[in-house]
Amino acid sequence: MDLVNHLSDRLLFAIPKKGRLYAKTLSLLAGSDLSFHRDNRLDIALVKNLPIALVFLPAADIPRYVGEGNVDLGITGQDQILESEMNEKVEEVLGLGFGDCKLQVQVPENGVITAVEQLVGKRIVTSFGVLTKRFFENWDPNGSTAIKNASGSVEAACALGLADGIVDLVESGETMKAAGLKPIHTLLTTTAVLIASKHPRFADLQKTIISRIRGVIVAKQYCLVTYNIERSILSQATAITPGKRAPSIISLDAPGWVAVQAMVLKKECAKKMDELEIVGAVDILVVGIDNSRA
Ligand SMILES: Nc1ncnc2c1ncn2[C@@H]1O[C@H](COP(=O)(O)OP(=O)(O)OP(=O)(O)O)[C@@H](O)[C@H]1O
Ligand SMILES: O=P(O)(O)OC[C@H]1O[C@H](OP(=O)(O)OP(=O)(O)O)[C@H](O)[C@@H]1O
Ligand SMILES: [Mg+2]
Repeated sequence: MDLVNHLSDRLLFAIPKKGRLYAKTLSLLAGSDLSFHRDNRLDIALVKNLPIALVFLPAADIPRYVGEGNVDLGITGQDQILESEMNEKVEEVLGLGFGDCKLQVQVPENGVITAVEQLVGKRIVTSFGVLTKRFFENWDPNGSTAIKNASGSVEAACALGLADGIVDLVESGETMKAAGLKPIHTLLTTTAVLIASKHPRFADLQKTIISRIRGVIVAKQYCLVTYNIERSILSQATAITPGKRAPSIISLDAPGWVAVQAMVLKKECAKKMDELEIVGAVDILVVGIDNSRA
């Protein structure tokens, strides 16, 4: 198929082509029923059931493509939006609940440097040159700190004798620890987001995609808790499970009893079940949610 001539009437959606955001983004697309076939090595794939084309790009380039209106929607990290100075030019539509990490100044664990001031006039390696330069301007108005860019494996720079400190992303801290580094300052915290061009070309379709993705995220974050309880102690139980909007309360065919249904954050589920049991709820069940709409 001649892909290029099939693009003009399609919403273009930029997807990270590799790295930490790739697998989770594909899972969001699958949950949103955006099915596609991607030919080996091709960075454009047509969605089969909607007029959308997926464009696979490095996460770092996605803010600029969206900000300049070359594509309509994109998924990337907030750090990349700031680094490419596109925060004014893109609309942050939705937090996606993954890609959470911090951008930190790191120095050798056993070295003499323990504070950012001591890095002034020294050598820093980073793949976040713009944010790092801006950060050091506050400490070093004369610009004596040498900031060098590297596109990956930044943690190796100190051990190789190329840097006195680095600025890089940290999630679990394992990479930092393995490289013998420690954090001395956090520049920012970041999460993956869905971003949109400020000049939408396919507003209705865009709304549909956003609504589907939001539904998948909510379904991933929540479960449905149901239980039976005597009406006289209902208020204690609904204080534990107030639901996302409000709990559903249904009369049971047993005098004085009601059944309750409420959405609960998955990470709080076990604790809520313990608390419900203590106040006297019985027949407590937890059901997974496949998909949802607000
Ligand atoms: N360890 C991590 N944990 C969570 N999110 C991360 C982590 N590393 C990076 N990210 C997020 O993912 C975005 C893309 O970074 P990533 O390093 O995965 O992409 P890449 O550099 O294109 O790929 P690769 O490093 O595999 O070449 C980052 O801007 C950040 O928002
Ligand atoms: O705190 P952690 O959980 O260890 O994660 C942090 C690491 O993840 C990213 O690296 P990535 O895997 O993208 O490799 P890269 O350094 O080659 O970009 C980031 O650049 C850190 O190196
Ligand atoms: Mg990387």
